[in-house]
Amino acid sequence: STSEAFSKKTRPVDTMNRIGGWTNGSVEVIDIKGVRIGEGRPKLIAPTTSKTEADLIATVKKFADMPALNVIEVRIDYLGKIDPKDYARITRDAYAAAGDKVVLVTLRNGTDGGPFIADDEWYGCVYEAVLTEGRADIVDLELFRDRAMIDRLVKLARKQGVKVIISDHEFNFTPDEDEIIRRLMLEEQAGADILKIAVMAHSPEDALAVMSATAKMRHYHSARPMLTMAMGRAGVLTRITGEGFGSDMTFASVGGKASAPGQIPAEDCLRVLETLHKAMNP
Ligand SMILES: O=C1C[C@@](O)(C(=O)O)C[C@@H](O)[C@@H]1O
Repeated sequence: STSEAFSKKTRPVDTMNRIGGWTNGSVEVIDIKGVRIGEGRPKLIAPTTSKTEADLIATVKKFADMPALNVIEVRIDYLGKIDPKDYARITRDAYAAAGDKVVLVTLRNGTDGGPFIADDEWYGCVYEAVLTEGRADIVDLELFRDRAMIDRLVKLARKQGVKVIISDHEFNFTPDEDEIIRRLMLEEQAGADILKIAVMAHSPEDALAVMSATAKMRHYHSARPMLTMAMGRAGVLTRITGEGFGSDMTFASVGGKASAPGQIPAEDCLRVLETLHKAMNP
């Protein structure tokens, strides 16, 4: 193993170099409406899967009344391909319906789990409309998009006081640990306030790769809050172990309506998160 005196380079992972006790590396906590992302137990996000405007608003109202939830992800892509200005208007109504919950607005591409392909130009127009005429506390922007467009949206979000998740998804497989770390670091370089990756796990080793990459990010590479998970049956464990490994938020389902495979029902998920939180903070 190496010693603490080992210069300031990225160090090999060993127990000698770890910060004492169970403490992870420091996190720059993000406080939105009193929800402190990066502190305490992972915060629970419930995604909408509504295909109509009326159902979306009713769903957001229902989520707003659920004490288990901290964040509502308004998945505007499920509404189908509509005018960017209509998305913006709907996010305003959804925001008003969300009460004191934090609102995350996401347009997910067809390659990454969304219902249709959104090309870069149109994607840029949608988020520009949402950020100027709509309403959100956080937006989710995809990493592997036209860089100039993403830069523009990150700057616009900053100007509007909206936080940015930069995300990446692999729906077929889990990249190896180094590649997961590389992508999370690219997200930080692109200006993300919160770093996110969701990958499909097919084995316990896949889930371990996600958790290990997350822990190494927190120990050695980044102080930004993170949102990492593996999808599917083999990935379920990654959705509850965030407090130990460094994932600060987690997606859970409500009423059996999941936006990705492996999401745990919100109340069940909260019970596990609170049990782990108590045991880790005696
Ligand atoms: O990208 C993500 C993560 C997710 O795919 C999951 O695995 O929980 C769920 C989506 O709603 C969200 O936008």
